Amino acid sequence: MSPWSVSSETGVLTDVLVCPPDHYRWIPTNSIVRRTLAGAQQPSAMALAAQHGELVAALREGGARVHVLPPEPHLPYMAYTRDSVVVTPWGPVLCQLERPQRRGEYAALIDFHDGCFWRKSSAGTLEGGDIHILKPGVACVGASGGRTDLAGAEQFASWLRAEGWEVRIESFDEHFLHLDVLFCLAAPDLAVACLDVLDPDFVVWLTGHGIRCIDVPYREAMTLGCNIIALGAGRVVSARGSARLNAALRAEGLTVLDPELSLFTAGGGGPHCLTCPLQREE
Ligand SMILES: NC(=O)NCCC[C@H](N)C(=O)O
Repeated sequence: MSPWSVSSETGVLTDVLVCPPDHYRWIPTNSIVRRTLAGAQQPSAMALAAQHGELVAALREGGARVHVLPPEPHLPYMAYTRDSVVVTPWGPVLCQLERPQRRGEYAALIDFHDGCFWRKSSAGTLEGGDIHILKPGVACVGASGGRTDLAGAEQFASWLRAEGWEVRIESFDEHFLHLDVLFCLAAPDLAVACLDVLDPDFVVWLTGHGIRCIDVPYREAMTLGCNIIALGAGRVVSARGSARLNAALRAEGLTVLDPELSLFTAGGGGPHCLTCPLQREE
């Protein structure tokens, strides 16, 4: 049996999985990184390691034990540990990544989890960046068709629904890559969300679940403003580049740890994408 279980996006984070960016480089897999590649040279290994080190320091400062996945040379995006496995209250679910350049990431995750998965995605495609285990009993899954498709989202939703959970499947344009580019929770009753883009019905649904939103404009969402990770107990990790949002989060009374992550946000992933929560206390 797996030792890991996560029942919300906002319980106190005690264990988290990261992967050092030793082989990280930008490859043209999404609209954000394609824009980056048009105007910049590849980042240096030293600069990447320094930024990732700031993220790990913030997670440790927040009290989380940081587990490290060994990076593989042929998998440049392994650093985005959010996408290949999502941990549920019943244990880890192995996802089915859509991009050929990322599919091999499953192998190291099978080793890390000793083959102990609650479920394994086998219909369509499913990526962890589209999955939000909002709170015990309620989840939502983004299905843009670009990364997670309807078949993958429906299969995952069916497993949770069989346990009595409410699961909303949310469609959005694949330009935005993952749902966590448009929406993440900061606290049990507070989200950061790109209201320019999200379906108003989704926001109404969140309100019905007692969650209100801090608005993140389109331009800030495309620099991964929404892509924060809650550490629980009123603390969040949000990239230093999101200065306006970080001030808004602090004005809400939250403690914001803000590592510099510009080289990773330019690749299409911020603190939420770079972390896979293994255990949270409810
Ligand atoms: N959850 C996420 O939004 N993950 C970011 C993945 C970025 C990576 N460059 C990719 O295109 O797959």
